[in-house]
Amino acid sequence: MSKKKIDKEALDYHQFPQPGKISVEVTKAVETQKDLSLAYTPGVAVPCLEIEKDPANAYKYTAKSNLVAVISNGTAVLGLGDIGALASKPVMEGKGVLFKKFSGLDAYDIEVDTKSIDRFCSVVSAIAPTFGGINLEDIKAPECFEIERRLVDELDIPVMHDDQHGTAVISTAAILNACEIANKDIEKLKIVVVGAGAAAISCARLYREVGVQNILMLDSKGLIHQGRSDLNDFKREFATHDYMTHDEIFTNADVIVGLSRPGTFHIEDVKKMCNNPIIFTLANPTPEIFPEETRAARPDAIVATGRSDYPNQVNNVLGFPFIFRGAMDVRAKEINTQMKLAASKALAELAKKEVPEYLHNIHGRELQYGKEYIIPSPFDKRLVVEISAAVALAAIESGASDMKNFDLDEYKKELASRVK
Ligand SMILES: NC(=O)C1=CN([C@@H]2O[C@H](COP(=O)(O)OP(=O)(O)OC[C@H]3O[C@@H](n4cnc5c(N)ncnc54)[C@H](OP(=O)(O)O)[C@@H]3O)[C@@H](O)[C@H]2O)C=CC1
Ligand SMILES: CC(=O)C(=O)O
Ligand SMILES: [Mg+2]
Repeated sequence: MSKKKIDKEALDYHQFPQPGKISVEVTKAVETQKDLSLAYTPGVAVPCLEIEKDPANAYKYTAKSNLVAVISNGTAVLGLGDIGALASKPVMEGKGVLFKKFSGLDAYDIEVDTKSIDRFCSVVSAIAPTFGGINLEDIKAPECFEIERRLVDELDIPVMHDDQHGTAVISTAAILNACEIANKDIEKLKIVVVGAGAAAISCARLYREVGVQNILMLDSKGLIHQGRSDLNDFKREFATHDYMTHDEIFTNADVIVGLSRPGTFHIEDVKKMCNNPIIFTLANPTPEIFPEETRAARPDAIVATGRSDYPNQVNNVLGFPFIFRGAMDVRAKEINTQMKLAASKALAELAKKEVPEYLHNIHGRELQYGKEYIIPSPFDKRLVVEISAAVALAAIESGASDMKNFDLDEYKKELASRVK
């Protein structure tokens, strides 16, 4: 289909039959005068006073426990850059759709029109009582690191910047499986991360957690190395001791992870990689290099993108709905590294299980663990069961949640019943 036709289809999808992609539903009967007197005044005053007495009652009498805020200031929207808060709204509504569809969580999208860290944090912390969790989205680096740190410190509900940690969780799972398929040892990998922003820095941190030792990171000025005087503290964490030429960086690399924008590395770079390379071009909507070109140059490669229209969709949709579901269900106070690693491992393991029939049909091809299927499909109904349960358990074991009498098997049954 031509680009013009796809663009028109995308606009029509968003405009008709009503503008946007998400709406609010009423969950109680409001048909009679009696119903109204319970839903609204005078009945509504009773739960208000119960919550005033004990704030935990908000989880019992309001929608808080199942409600996530998807919040952006529009400064790094997909790979489109700083397009502003309002223009980010279709993406934020989209994240809300994915929360609801894949994990049953309700979501409000909130676009905050400010680039000031102080102002952004004060808006988010002021509205936080409404929500059981806060998913920060598409906020550029380095501001995103300070924003997330402050909000995590201040709030007692899970706060996670999806582009950082959702992406880290899912790309770590994809790397673990790609290495297994390509018979590569994680500890001996040479990984080139192209990009040094929100997603790249947090992904590289989680790769280290699973044993990766050799990471070279590039930003718009080239290799991050100690000889540079323009590095912030986050980039400095990944600075190599010595300068390397462009050729040296890519020669014999096992893995390239693109988290930047289109055209930041090239087919010539891919050609220099070692045998059976792993090439993830994750920029959205346009990848650094399209898979057709990558595969033509390197038929031995395992290739992934962030998009829904190619095999191996390495996209944080495989992470955030399920991470928040698990964290919120056990009232975790934070989303820590143990929870992220548990999510990554559960995601990686799920790809190895036999694939249900409905997924072959949705994708129009046979899905089987291997080069063309390194990570589960977003439509896999087992994701919510496996990942959310792993996250909830890790929250309890790591002390992020103090929930007592947690029954993992019962919880898994409940999760399965939530997503039809
Ligand atoms: N597939 C997925 O699930 C996800 C994909 N992404 C994609 O990752 C990309 C980055 O997102 P995010 O981290 O949030 O954005 P940021 O704005 O925080 O980071 C963008 C990074 O790209 C770097 N960059 C720009 N040009 C080049 C270049 N020529 N060579 C190397 N690096 C370059 C920037 O360098 P500098 O620091 O010098 O400005 C910056 O470090 C986007 O395309 C986004 O769509 C993000 C999250 C999830
Ligand atoms: C997928 C996503 O969150 C991004 O590209 O920003
Ligand atoms: Mg994003």
